[in-house]
Amino acid sequence: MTAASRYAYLGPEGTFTEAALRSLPEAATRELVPMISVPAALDAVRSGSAAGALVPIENSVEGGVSATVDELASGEPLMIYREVLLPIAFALLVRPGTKIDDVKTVTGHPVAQPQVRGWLERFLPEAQWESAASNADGARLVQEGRYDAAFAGEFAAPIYGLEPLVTDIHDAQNATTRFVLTGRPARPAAPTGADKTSVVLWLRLDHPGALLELLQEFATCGVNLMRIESRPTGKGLGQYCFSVDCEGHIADRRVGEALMGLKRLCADVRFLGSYPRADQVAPTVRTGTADEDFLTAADWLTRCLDGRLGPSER
Ligand SMILES: O=C(O)C(=O)Cc1ccccc1
Repeated sequence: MTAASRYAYLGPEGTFTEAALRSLPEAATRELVPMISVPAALDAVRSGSAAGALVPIENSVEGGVSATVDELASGEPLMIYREVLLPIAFALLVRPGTKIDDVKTVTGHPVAQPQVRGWLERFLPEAQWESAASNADGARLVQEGRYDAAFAGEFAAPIYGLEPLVTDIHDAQNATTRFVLTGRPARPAAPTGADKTSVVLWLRLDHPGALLELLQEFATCGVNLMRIESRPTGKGLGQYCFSVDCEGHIADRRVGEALMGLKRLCADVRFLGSYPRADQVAPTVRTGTADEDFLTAADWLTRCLDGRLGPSER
């Protein structure tokens, strides 16, 4: 297979990320390549050895997956083309024969820990937690004998010769993780009517109200925010950027206008893409912020400038 038909993902085999990737119809015709970390998966796309990479970006319990949010904000630009939502329930995987009383050390991805913390406190209060590169990597480490148990998808058990000691572990009901399919920058897919746009914004933090001005651009244009997170840029204390998802497509006038406003105000803006919403929910467009409203207003301005206003408009 060629690089063009290859999709990288956060591996190794048996991660939730792989399950999310396999839920995409186009994955059936691709070579799926497991990578050891989120940066490695994204770098496979940057270097051209893969056409796309699926990585976790947001979790309903823990919030943003920092490795992904930060990687997309820095380095050679990438764009998001699809999102996938996956309900998450963990199984406690052990080597065959292990009993719950034998479990002294447990592992899993750092994002898994807050999702099972309550369960651990209740059933394994003495167990020591250490983080793994992914949930499936934790399972691999249990197979190697490095830990007694791993929190992972039940489907990872046969891959690593383990058995699920407990299944359906999740502190929060409806815990969901969001994954994004990234690729090299290109034209975004056409609007579907139920889209999301992602950007990273670097504010000029040299005056009061900078964050308010940012929010005002979205509010004035009638654009609903779906996620906003501040992340350190790594350049010094107090230096932050904002990772933002909003409803709508960059081709929707209200979103385009809001982004143009932000481009004027911010020190820098990185467009991460406009792509179909996995939940297919269409936004509610507030009165005065539909495409026709922006077009009518632009036409009115042109006619003002040209002295072509009709008698009823003066
Ligand atoms: O895909 C995995 O298995 C991961 O390790 C990332 C992750 C972590 C927690 C919930 C969902 C995905």
